[in-house]
Amino acid sequence: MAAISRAIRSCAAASRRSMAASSKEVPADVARAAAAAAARRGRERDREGGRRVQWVFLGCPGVGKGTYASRLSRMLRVPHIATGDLVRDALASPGPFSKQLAEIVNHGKLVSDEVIINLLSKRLEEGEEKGELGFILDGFPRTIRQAEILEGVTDIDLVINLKLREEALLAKCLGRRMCSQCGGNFNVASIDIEGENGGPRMYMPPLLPPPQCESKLITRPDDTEEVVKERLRVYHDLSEPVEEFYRARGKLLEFNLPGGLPESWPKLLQALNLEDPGKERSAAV
Ligand SMILES: Nc1ncnc2c1ncn2[C@@H]1O[C@H](COP(=O)(O)OP(=O)(O)O)[C@@H](O)[C@H]1O
Repeated sequence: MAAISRAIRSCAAASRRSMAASSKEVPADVARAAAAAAARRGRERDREGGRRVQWVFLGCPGVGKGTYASRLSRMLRVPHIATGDLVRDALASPGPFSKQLAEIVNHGKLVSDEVIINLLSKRLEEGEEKGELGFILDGFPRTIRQAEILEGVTDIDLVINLKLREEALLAKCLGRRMCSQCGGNFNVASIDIEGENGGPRMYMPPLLPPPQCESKLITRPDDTEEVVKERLRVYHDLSEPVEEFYRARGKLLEFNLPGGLPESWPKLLQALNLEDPGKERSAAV
């Protein structure tokens, strides 16, 4: 992974000079089949003792990337690397850099590709020193340029694109809470919305904290209504094209979340052809 982190840095510099995305149209069923085959190859490599999976999670703010990515990372024994967490760690360290970052993040904008690539390369280097293998990336890539840089330096097996109805996304972001002591993520929103075009109702129960965390819950400063709306707009403008980038390469697995965690987790495992370890079911992430 040190090679990947070095390559990401040098590719980022090269891509400032040339940025030509070539994307061909691929029919949806072909893309789905290719993505399923890519997922299978990744798992087979793991079983054969080869390198571990290198997966990416895409999806709008509030869709639950962090929840599903962290559960899968524990199952597949690979690190869950969330660039949002790297940004929040950088924000927590005092100094002018964190002040500049806060200005951007707390207004719902993306930080520059250079900043995010530096943070990610550093995280990959640290992982390499600890002997980490494989990864599940969450929150990266978020622009076509980031996707091209990543594609240029490593082989991503699979990109899981989580989808949820728009009206649930805002409520999910506004209900998000974190325990300031243990770092656990919870959600106090209870979502119950009418089915679309005669479809089933969508119910997402809250993911409540255990009693010892209840008095220590905090809300992210960028989870206010105004900022979440801006983040959703930025996602549609800058990150949605990344879905097409991977669809065209046969790596995108679309997954429509049917409801909350208890309902969606087994179905996601089924879509990935993974065994349900059962014990994960009830634990809040
Ligand atoms: N790949 C990235 N490129 C640019 N900015 C990023 C990236 N990843 C995270 N950020 C910054 O960190 C913030 C929080 O990210 P994240 O926790 O992934 O939020 P979300 O809940 O919107 O998916 C983003 O709004 C953005 O400012």
